[in-house]
Amino acid sequence: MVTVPSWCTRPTNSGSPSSVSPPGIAFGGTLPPFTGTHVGLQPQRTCARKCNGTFRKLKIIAFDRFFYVLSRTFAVFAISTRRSNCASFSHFIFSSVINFGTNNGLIPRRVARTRRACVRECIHQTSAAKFQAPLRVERNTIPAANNDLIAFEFDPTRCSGIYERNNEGIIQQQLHELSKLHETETKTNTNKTFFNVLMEASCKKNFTQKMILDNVITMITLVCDKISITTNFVVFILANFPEVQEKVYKELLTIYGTETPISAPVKCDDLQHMLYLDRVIEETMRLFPTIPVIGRRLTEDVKIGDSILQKNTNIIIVLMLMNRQEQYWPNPLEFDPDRFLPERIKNCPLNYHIPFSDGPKNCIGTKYAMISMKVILATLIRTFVFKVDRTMQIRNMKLKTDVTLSTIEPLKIRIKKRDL
Ligand code: HEM
Repeated sequence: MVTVPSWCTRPTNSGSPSSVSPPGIAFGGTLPPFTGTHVGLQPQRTCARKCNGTFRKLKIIAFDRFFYVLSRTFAVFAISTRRSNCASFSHFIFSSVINFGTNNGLIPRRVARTRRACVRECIHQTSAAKFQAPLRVERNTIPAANNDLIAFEFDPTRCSGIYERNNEGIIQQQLHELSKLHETETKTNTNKTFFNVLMEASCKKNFTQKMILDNVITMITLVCDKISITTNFVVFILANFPEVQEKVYKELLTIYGTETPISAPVKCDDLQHMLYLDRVIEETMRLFPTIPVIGRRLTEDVKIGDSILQKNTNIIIVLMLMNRQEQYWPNPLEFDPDRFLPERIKNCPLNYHIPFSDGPKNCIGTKYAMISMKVILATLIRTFVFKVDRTMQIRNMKLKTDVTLSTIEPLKIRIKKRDL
């Protein structure tokens, strides 16, 4: 037995959602030895300083005054629906989304600054109750999607003067720049992009400018990065667990023999034979859910164990914690792709592995994402061998949750070309 390093123990000062351990989660204490395919890692304990502050506030509020449930069976954070709480919560989400876009260079800093100001102003002036829709469990404000965040940011009836003054100009300017891009692209490239299709719809006058903007922002905030984040984690896992990598490679050998990715690139029909690779991706998303938390507002009371979450409560479903619950996943920190074998998974309760979320607001890109990841990974694994870099081992990895999952230190591996 080895003792868990200090950073693994239950944090006392972090305010991020997944740093609070519900009873039953193996924080602290001892873990079995790191042998075989054992993943010696724990949920993160830090997140951006701003978010920390907000969540610490929420935690105190939650413990002291309001309804708060961390269920043993379902990792749900219930936050009071009181306006003050919603405001700080929403603020965290908006800040994260905006920071996320800005840090990636997707949203120019100037625009992000104005949006942040608008968001803050809106939060003070509106109550989160306005975002309700008649769904049993509706999407809240995580992650940003074409409804809540975008409606909130761009619906003038809910916004303040500052919004009207600044954002209209930004919208117009962005659309102008995008339409110039569209003209150049359609001249130089016959393949249509998503944006080209939107612009064509707008030219036919059945798509308003606001709809285009909403779609573009939805795509920017929800699509970018997730495939690469997940693929990165898979590659890192393969480097750390050579036996898993070898098994994936052998599966690919049965499909392609000694053909190279250049002479025999991955075809659509091949994907159905990559069953082990499928399981490796699923298992990676279990331990490292690219979107670690999902937000919802309850539109009716929900009973969890002995507690009742009241209608209108904002909840955060922490996939990161759900995915590491001993009662669902025996030896939760063990990397075992075969948990997803049909005969083993068939007895498990429905919806307890939902990396793409579930219900009416789940991810629309699930199939596309899985296809892309399999094509990318199959090509990489046939071309390279991934090896662990001694300076960045999996047991030392520290995770950071924001809108998406990342690591505090960049993931490092060594790559060697295969002898084909
Ligand atoms: C590994 C890759 C991906 C993961 C793990 C992932 C996961 C998710 C999750 C957890 C949600 C939130 C749903 C909710 O709040 O219940 C979501 C929403 C969404 N995703 Fe993905 N996603 C991935 C890739 C993609 C791709 C490639 C696309 C587009 C082609 C996409 C488009 C969307 C859209 C549009 C939504 C919002 C759906 C709505 O509001 O109705 N995602 N995704």
